[in-house]
Amino acid sequence: MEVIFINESNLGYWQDQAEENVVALGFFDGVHKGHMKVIGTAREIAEEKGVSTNVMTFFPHPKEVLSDGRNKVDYLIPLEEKINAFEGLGVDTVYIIDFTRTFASMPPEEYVQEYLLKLGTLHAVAGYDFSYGFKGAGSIDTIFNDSGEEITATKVEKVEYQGEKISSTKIREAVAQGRMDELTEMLGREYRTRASIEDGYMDLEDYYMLPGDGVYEVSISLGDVEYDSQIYIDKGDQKLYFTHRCLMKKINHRSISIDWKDKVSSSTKYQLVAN
Ligand SMILES: Cc1cc2nc3c(=O)[nH]c(=O)nc-3n(C[C@H](O)[C@H](O)[C@H](O)COP(=O)(O)O)c2cc1C
Ligand SMILES: Nc1ncnc2c1ncn2[C@@H]1O[C@H](COP(=O)(O)OP(=O)(O)OP(=O)(O)O)[C@@H](O)[C@H]1O
Repeated sequence: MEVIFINESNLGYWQDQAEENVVALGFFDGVHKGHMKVIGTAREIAEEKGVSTNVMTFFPHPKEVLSDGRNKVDYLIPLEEKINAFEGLGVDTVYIIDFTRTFASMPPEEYVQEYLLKLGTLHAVAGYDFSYGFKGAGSIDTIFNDSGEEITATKVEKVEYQGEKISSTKIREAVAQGRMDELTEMLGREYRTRASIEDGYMDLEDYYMLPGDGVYEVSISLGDVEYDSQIYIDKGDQKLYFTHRCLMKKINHRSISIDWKDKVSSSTKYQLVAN
């Protein structure tokens, strides 16, 4: 899979290199079940047409850029993990657009001409609520017209969980409230974060969310080895406790992956059993 970072200055170069493609459009934080449907649909259509499957995403998050950094987005996963997830879904090329104020103020037609048509897009796929162009004026229904009737489009209908749209926003709420069952259902997998451990303190890597206070059943991976454990989070305290003391020695000063399985207690006064 090829990963291409696009900004105003290199756009022309990448337009010259572009090959025919079907593109999936969106920010895709967390790569949840709704996102997988969008990318899966793009892939099916690309295979039928015998062209490549592309994803076009943006960085940083539009909300962060358009508020001049005042609205901080609690990213679920960093860009590298998003890219890994795209690769797992069989994507051939990922375009990451440098989302700036100048880019945001582009008229919808110009975006479709410069960033889709001239980058080889034959067909675009996005969800029913995707928007593009200044003030988000364009939608999946306007791509055909904005492209001078060159690019056809598929609108993916709402993927729901318990009667509501699965969204990155709802998933962030579930992480904050430690609703792990719901989180796993909406993501289509357990939520995984990376962290480094220093003498009882857990330093979550950037662009991950720490679940809300409580005690969690987790699986910790260190290289290829996995350990079941529990993590106690008290944000006030910022300290990390494991049920397995021997584990603490193994992972001290190391970078680990944590799969968040279940919340076993909300109480921060929970007594952990060390063994
Ligand atoms: C060319 C372009 C211009 C945009 N301009 C704005 C804007 O003026 N205001 C805004 O809130 N979002 C703007 N956006 C962001 C989109 O509304 C949307 O958040 C983004 O395309 C990601 O789609 P998704 O949130 O459905 O994944 C723009 C997006 C594109 C591609
Ligand atoms: N539940 C869903 N069903 C169908 N399409 C979806 C769903 N969620 C997102 N999409 C589509 O996936 C792409 C990426 O969406 P986006 O990154 O805005 O996700 P989101 O979960 O809606 O995020 P947010 O909560 O920030 O709005 C867009 O094309 C969007 O329309």
